[in-house]
Amino acid sequence: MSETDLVTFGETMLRLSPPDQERLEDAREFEVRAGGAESNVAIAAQRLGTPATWMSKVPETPLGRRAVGELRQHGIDTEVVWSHRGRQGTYYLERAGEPRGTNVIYDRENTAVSTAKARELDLNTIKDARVFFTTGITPALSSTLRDTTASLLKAAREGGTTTAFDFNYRRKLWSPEEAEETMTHLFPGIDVLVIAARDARTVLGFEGDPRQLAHKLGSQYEFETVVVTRGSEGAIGWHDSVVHEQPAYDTDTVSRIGTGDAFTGSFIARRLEGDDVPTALEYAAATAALKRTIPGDVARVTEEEVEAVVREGGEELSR
Ligand SMILES: O=C(O)C(=O)C[C@H](O)[C@H](O)CO
Repeated sequence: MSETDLVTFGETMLRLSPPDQERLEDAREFEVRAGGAESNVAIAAQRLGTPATWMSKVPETPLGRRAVGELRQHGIDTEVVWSHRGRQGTYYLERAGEPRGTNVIYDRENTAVSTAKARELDLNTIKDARVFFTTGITPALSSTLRDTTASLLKAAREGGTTTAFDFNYRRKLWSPEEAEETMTHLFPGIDVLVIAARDARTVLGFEGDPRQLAHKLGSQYEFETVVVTRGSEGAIGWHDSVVHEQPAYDTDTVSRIGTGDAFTGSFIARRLEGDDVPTALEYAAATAALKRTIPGDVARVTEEEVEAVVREGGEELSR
């Protein structure tokens, strides 16, 4: 009997950001938080009632323990291979309005996670879960992780675990051509694909409006479900050859980082609860809107808050 419904695998970095909109060059302080797409998704799902486990390989150092400790504080289980070699990844986030724009600088070379092999991980955790999730960031990190991603998706399939994958193209990690080649090889092992309309166009070369993108992806690759995200314009879900449109909820944005992960974690949690695709999309959009009001990578939301946004469109004043 599985104790976890959702297992995610990937890198979580320490995120260092100067206060307000200060420049990295002369900042005297950094706020430190943990952030990574796959752990962000696990936390969002857990907040919505889905027991979730994040798997990774982490250096046995104060920085590694700091990252894992923070994830545990969010209530998810962590299943970590502790390593005496390799670094803890970090990223620097310099926040700014236009025209400077927010900038992310990665420092994630030679990390412990980039050496993680499937045989080091407990594949039964994945096989016993109901959903296994990772993103396109993981295979972008090393050739070892390319193989590991494929092996974990295979193990999930063998165990009858649904596989979910966020395409999450990161141009600072690899080229569109490399990403296309790797990801399309992974596609046959994926049941539920989440992809930004922008990535479907620029990396995969698909054309058309988001409804057409969802339909083309779904039928060309035999996914069970495809969700095409469109940022502030909402999302499109494709399932059983039917397309569902979900607008975004209005939000006063404090931080966009992690919005997509909040959306995906919530979508997975609601599907596991038995919701149909249109209902799960509504909850996902509500969770994403709430995340945008919260600093940091993580959607520290409650089920009640998400319900209220779905019910009231977020207009309600709580008193
Ligand atoms: O960009 C990445 O690799 C990250 O995982 C950092 C952030 O947590 C992620 O982008 C948020 O979705």
